[in-house]
Amino acid sequence: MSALVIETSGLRKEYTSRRGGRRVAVQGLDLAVPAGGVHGFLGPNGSGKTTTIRMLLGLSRATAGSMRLFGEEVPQRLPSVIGRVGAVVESPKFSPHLTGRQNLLLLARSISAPDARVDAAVETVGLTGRDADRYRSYSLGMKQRLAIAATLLKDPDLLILDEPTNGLDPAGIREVRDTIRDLGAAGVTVLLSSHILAEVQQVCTSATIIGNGRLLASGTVDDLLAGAAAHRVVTPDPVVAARVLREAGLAVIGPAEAPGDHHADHRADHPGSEPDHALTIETDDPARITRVLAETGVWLSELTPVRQDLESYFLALTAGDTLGGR
Ligand SMILES: Nc1ncnc2c1ncn2[C@@H]1O[C@H](COP(=O)(O)OP(=O)(O)OP(=O)(O)O)[C@@H](O)[C@H]1O
Repeated sequence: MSALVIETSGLRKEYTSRRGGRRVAVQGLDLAVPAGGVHGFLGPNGSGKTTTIRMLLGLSRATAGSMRLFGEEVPQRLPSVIGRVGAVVESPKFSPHLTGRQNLLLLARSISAPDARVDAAVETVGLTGRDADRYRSYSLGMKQRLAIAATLLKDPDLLILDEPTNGLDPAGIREVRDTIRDLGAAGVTVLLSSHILAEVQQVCTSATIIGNGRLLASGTVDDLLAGAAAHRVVTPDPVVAARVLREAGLAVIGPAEAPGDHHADHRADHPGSEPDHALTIETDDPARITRVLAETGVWLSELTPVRQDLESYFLALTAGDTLGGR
């Protein structure tokens, strides 16, 4: 069996409008989600997250490329793996007049799951004590947690959650986030799609960032953040400093961008563009900066780490994309 729970290769989706126009929603996406933990699937609105998830679940047909769940080719082998997958993609239909528990019991019986699983699911999502209340009295956060509980009835190994905190207030976001973190810690692999980076950074162990249907970055959150680490340097000779640092292979945001700097386009309007004598160097290794500059006889008057979070990294990566294609 593949160690990857979700794997896509060259995945592509084109939508064709009635008038014959084409919109490419996903283009050549290679996705690799390892087993265990919470994997963030991040991208701005309209970047192709829902489309990708719908293709994985057999709800939409890929135009090209291949997909595997638990090492099995889908959609061909979907019937043999779908029992291991729980998903909240659209708002599930619960009866407003029944209690949360009654709704879950109905669902459990429809899939021949034992009633005991309802208790376990209610407890996992933290609805114990509120499960005897009618669904219509639930807050949005509780409704979302009930939806997650419904997917747990079949005891899935993989849980796919599409923007589960959408529309929730901060308290609701926290409730759902805690539930997701607990599930990941309990050994379920969770694919969590979101455009709310700060939230994802707190729960995810690894993440894939997409923009315009394309892969932008992927890895553990720690690695992604290490890639986003930077240091700010103030020096009397920033032009020479920038040149030698670039020659040493470091990415420098500073005076006069070097042609071919792959982030240059993003930086023109980005607050990271540095005035006067300051440069920002994208590395988590300050010794490398001092060594390169000392060898050239350029002095530093200041060297400070710049704390970038996943949000800043994501914004820099997606800044060149057209946001909100809907
Ligand atoms: N049924 C459809 N027909 C035509 N275009 C579609 C359809 N569904 C999605 N799209 C387009 O495909 C692109 C990707 O949309 P998708 O919903 O997958 O993005 P998303 O990342 O999930 O966004 P959001 O965060 O807003 O849910 C968008 O440009 C969208 O307008």
